[in-house]
Amino acid sequence: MFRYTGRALALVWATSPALLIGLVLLTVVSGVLPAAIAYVGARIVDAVVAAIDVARQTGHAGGLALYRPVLEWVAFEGLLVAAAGGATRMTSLCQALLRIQLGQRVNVMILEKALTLELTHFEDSEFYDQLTRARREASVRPLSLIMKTASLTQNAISLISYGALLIQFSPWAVTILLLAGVPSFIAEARYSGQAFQLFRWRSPATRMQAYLETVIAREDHAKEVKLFGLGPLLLGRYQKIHADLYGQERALAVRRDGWGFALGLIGVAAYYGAYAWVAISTVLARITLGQMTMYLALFRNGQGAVTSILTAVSGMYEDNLYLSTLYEYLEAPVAPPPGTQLRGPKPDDGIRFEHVSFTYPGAEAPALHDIDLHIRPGESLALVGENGAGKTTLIKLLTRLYAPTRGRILLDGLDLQGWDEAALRARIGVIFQDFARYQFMVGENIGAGDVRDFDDDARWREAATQGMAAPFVESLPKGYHTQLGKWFREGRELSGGQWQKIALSRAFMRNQADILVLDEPTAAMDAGAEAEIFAHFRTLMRSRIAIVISHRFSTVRMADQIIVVDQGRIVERGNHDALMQHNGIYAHLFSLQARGYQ
Ligand SMILES: Nc1ncnc2c1ncn2[C@@H]1O[C@H](COP(=O)(O)OP(=O)(O)OP(=O)(O)O)[C@@H](O)[C@H]1O
Repeated sequence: MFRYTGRALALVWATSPALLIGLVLLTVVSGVLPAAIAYVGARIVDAVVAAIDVARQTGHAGGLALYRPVLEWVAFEGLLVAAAGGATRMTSLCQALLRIQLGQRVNVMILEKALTLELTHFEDSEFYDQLTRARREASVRPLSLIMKTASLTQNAISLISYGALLIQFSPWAVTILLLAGVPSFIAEARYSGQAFQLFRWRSPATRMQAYLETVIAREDHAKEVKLFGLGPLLLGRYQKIHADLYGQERALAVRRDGWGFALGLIGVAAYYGAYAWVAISTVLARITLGQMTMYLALFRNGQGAVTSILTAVSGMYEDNLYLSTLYEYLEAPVAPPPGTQLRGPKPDDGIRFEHVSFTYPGAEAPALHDIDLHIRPGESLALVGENGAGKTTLIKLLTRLYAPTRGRILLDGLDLQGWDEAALRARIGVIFQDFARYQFMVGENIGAGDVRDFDDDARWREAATQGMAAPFVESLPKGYHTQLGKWFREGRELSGGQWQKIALSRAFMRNQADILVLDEPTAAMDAGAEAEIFAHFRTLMRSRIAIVISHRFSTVRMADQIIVVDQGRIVERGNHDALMQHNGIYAHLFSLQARGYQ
């Protein structure tokens, strides 16, 4: 129950010490006030009874002096009640402010962790569940845990002060008060555990539901969902998941509340038993009428406090379970950043693959097999092969998104693993075929290629010119400041080819990079644009390394070195003329495409 309380407390303290101190003080004040109010209530009744006696004896001749003690106590109770009300309000104010700050802080922690993760984490469904669980629930749990700890403390203080007053009546009364709530507490704790298990278990299903929501309700899927009439089918799936989950949730809720009610009756019975006892004691004149009012109030409040304590405790238990998912995620091991070297021993060596093999995590067959390759600065390389041959995988290895399962890749004579992360990233500019389409401004979409110049207007323009995006961008209503995508106000949508030109410009933002990798950069471009891009590309890449993956042989043939990949192996290599002469796969595919154009 207290496992994560310390950490949650540290987190809240780090978020706002002032608010936390405020909460603690308010907790103590709110804890003591109810008993004080009950005590003053008793003094009011006793003062009234005394005043009645005096009035009887003096024939109502006392005047203001007769009422004075009563009025003073009443005013005092009024003040205490006002103070209690103020304390409640201030608590909820502190709580609201902390909730906002803490929610943000935890979300930032979750996102910061996400930035340190590797690509493999994102492709691992179990890890994804963990991330989703942490995101869904954990951001509200630390505060909830603190508030419950506060409520626990406050009610414990109240209970102790009630006990101190009640013990004058009978120690047994205190015992009854404390024990009456225990059965419902045990039930509550048990069901909190089960609710958490259910939450954990249904993670994949809830994730599927969230995904279906995205598919049904987001613009990028809307076109297909409409045209293929997928809507009802997807909605049906969505509802089926709900129906499957609902059965379990209902069963748990029914059991939880059923037992809660049944065991709660024990508390009610104890309260009314004590009520009768106190009443009889008053009739027998063992206690005054004022004391009776106080003891009854103490019992009623005391029972409320016991219930609140038990709720807080089982809630804390539940919060701890949920926080465990947050810390499980935050503490998920990430590989330490591999290298620290800023340059290699042979700056003119370029890129070398030495017997590189790679199998995706969880996959059985290797995606790449015994790849040997050397690309020198100033050279261009084209990768050709059918779908799924392993071309993109080769690029993912080169960019160190994955590490080879066997063999090694060298840049400037230094193993990629030895390179400092930032130094390596700065050397390589890459655009994948599934490049991201950010719902930002056009300029920022280009600027994303180089964070240092993310906002630099002049650099955007330069890159856009090289990527052939400049003419159409400049014709947009707000030029480089036009918002893209439909999520935000005045967002414009671009055509497939225009997006590709943006992506290409993004790659050109890396003007310091001496390796440029383009994975099917021109597939969506018109033929004129493609020819121009490559003419341009060649002059630009004179002393650098250019790697292009393309299914268009008009592009491929311009490369100095062409590699044909088949089922993860290099099966042919050479320049266009050599490969044509060799009359193998390349020559076959080339002639096939050329014939199509005749
Ligand atoms: N993230 C991944 N996890 C597991 N397997 C993958 C992953 N990405 C690709 N694969 C598999 O690895 C193989 C090579 O894929 P790759 O994307 O490298 O092909 P490609 O040659 O680029 O194909 P295309 O021409 O269709 O783009 C395929 O069999 C594919 O199913």
